[in-house]
Amino acid sequence: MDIRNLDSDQVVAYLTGMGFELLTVSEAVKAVGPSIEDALEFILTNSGGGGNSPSTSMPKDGSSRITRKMGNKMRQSRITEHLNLGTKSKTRTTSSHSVTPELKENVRQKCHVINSDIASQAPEPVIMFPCKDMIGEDWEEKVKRILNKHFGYSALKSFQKEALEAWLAHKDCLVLAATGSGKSLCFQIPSLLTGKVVIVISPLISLMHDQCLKLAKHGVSACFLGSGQIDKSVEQKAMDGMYDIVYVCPETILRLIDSLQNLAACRGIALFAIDEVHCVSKWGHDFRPDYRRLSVLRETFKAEKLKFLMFDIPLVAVTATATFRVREDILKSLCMSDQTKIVVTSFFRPNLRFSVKHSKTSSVSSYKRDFEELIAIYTKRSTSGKRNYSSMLDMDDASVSSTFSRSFEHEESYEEDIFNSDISFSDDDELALGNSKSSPVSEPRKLSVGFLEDECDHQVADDFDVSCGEFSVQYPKDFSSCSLHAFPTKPDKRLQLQHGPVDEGSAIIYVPTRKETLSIANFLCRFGVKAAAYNAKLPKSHLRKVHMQFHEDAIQVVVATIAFGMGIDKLNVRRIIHYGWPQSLEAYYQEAGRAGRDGKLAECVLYANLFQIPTLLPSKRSEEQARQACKMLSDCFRYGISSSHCRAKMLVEYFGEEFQDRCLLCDVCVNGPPEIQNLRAEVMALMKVIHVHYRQQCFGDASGEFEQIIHLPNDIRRRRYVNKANIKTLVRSIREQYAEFAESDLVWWRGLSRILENKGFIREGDDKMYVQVKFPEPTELGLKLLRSEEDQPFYVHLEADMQLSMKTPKSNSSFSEWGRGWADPEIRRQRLGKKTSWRKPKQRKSQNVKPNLGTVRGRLTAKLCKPKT
Ligand SMILES: Nc1ncnc2c1ncn2[C@@H]1O[C@H](COP(=O)(O)OP(=O)(O)OP(=O)(O)O)[C@@H](O)[C@H]1O
Ligand SMILES: [Mg+2]
Repeated sequence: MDIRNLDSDQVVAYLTGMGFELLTVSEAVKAVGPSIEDALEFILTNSGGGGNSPSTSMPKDGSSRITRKMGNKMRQSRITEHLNLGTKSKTRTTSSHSVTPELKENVRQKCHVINSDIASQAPEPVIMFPCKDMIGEDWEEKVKRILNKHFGYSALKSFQKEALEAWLAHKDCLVLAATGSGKSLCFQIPSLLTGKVVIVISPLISLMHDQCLKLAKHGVSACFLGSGQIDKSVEQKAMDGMYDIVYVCPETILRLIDSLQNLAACRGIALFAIDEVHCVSKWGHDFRPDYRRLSVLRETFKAEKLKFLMFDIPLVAVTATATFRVREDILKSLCMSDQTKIVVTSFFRPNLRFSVKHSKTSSVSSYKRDFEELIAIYTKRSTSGKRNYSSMLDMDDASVSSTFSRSFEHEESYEEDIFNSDISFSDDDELALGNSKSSPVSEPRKLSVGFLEDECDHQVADDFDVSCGEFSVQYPKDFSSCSLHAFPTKPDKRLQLQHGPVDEGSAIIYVPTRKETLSIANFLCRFGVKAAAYNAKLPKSHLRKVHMQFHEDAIQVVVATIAFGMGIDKLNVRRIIHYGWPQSLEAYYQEAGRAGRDGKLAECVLYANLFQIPTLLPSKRSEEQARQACKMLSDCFRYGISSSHCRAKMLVEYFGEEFQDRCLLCDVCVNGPPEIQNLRAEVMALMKVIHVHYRQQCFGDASGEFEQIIHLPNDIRRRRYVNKANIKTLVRSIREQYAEFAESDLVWWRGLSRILENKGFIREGDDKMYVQVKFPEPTELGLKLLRSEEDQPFYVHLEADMQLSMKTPKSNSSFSEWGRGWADPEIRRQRLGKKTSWRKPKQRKSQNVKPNLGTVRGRLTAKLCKPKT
């Protein structure tokens, strides 16, 4: 950076980044203008070199030479604070210390003495962990001041207070709170309160990037480390204690354990935070095996192991999407202490309007129908000079192979690049693209179908590394833009907003595959929407820009895979569209949670093909994990096709919360459930057919009473399933046996079998796990139903797929009727007639083709086709 050519904001950012107080810096810049040198001169002259920041000390030598080195020196002084603190007194002082080169060297030496066998070499207990007594009983007042100064908020939320209290009592803490509720503050405040470093383990680079950017804006220095970090000096600086908050991906932190011990002994580590901690669990979504190895943190940073600690360094683990099973797994896998405080808040987001719509989501014709409204919203202001941004990728559905050849060397503007089809790869992109080291870096890489075709971003840890460098401190110009707009939580108030308009804001469209990010972004761009694709395989330079521009509202819509999911905190995201089935409700709720973080009304729409049972995206899974993944997908499918339960209620209850209320905003709450129907006849027909097939397979005898279920030995079970009757076979039997049901189709019966399974009348007969029952067999309860003689009504709400199937016109009345129809001479004549006309174009076509006279067939054809004279 050329420090001679900066504007006022940049000078303020630069100097606050060096550790000076914002107020002082602002006054200085106001007085002397946008010059670092002059501003520093002003500060030093006016403050007498004493410094006024509680967390930083000022150099007493009063040098006015501005160098980056000097910034480092001033940061280093914090390390000396801790060393002095330890060697002189056990009471924390806030006095400043000047940094001489000798002292700096001394610090470095001390830091490097401490290594893996730190426990044996460490000096006497030197650093006291700040607890309530040291920070003072008035810690809440102090936190309030910090909140106000850095973030512009007036008070902590109650769950944040609870989490901080646990930290002050040196306890581990697990925080389970809704998306957007403010979990990050639980681990950001400790650094600002103590002047020590907080280490945050985070799963996605997009998330680390997002948080670092925000912190920088709020005057907190932060950086992130990972394989994508281009500036290798950042890691050393972070380990030297130069940043308040350090974000690290789990893979990297395991490599840094020794350096972290040094850091804990020098500047001090206030807390280890594990963000999105559900990634620890095999039973959750986004499982990251390296998260499980984070138990090393709890095992290493213990007072009994590191002599210089008086207390264990606490661990705080946070997530918005963990079921009971996942919570237990987290506590166990991370070896969190028995005393761990668990803070749980409601998962309910009162301002999110959920809905589900049927769509094939597979082609441009679906895009046209489904995104019409979105396009209208985002282009309404620019319809006159409608700019065509269609260059994100110049391709249509069929040809995704257009290449990315233009180099970024001649960048004109950010905007051009983001929307431009020609994306080339810079050096740091090679890794993300899996490019071999041997390939020449200078040659622009072509992005081919091979890269894009149906790959998903599941469980690709390092792919998310998008280096964004360091984050210098900047203060927000207007705090009011960050304040939470209070959304009415009272039902009657929410009712008024049922049909309320949703502001323009910005949108994220989540798609299952990388290929779709490109095709949909391209589609939207063609209609003038400022849209961009985001997936782990795109060039890092492109991803960085998308991220920045999205936050600056220069991009209206990001079309992304899960690589742009967890934790992203942009206040005015008004629409989250899932285009295709998500893999789990956890993932769905997590991604939907990006919407409405300012508290205003926001829309979360799931477009999915309700006729088709979703399938798992390819990923490496053990058998056990595959079963779990299938169960999660099944829950997600059931959410989508449900027509009678409040969507928000379904979602929060999925996470184990008891929810008596209804959201009053979702499509089900607004439209109401469909009319209840008595399906006694259909239920009995299906149950009978299931029973007959079950008997047939078990005993080779279809007739017989509805006696007790016999629990067959495994070998018989296995043999039985050689000829197992799946739901398709059963439906064919129903159509053939019951004339009144000849019109119905598979989707409808599949829906009914799901309802019967939910009510416990049938169960899956196969050992495998399916998204919905595939080989149904009766349960004891089912047999009881069959035996019941009274004509009791069986009331049911038809689910969404069943309703759709009834609305869809059938091409032929039923399979059996189609078969029977051939016996009728009139029907036969009509059908054959149709077939003839269907063949006609082919015949016409052949007339234009000249027969090959070199073959017997050709000569014969020519003879036959010869016009008669
Ligand atoms: N005490 C508070 N008062 C007002 N606003 C707050 C407070 N704490 C946090 N916020 C705001 O809430 C928003 C969401 O914060 P944050 O990103 O920490 O959410 P989160 O709980 O981590 O969500 P996610 O689970 O999606 O990651 C932020 O914009 C933040 O500024
Ligand atoms: Mg978060």
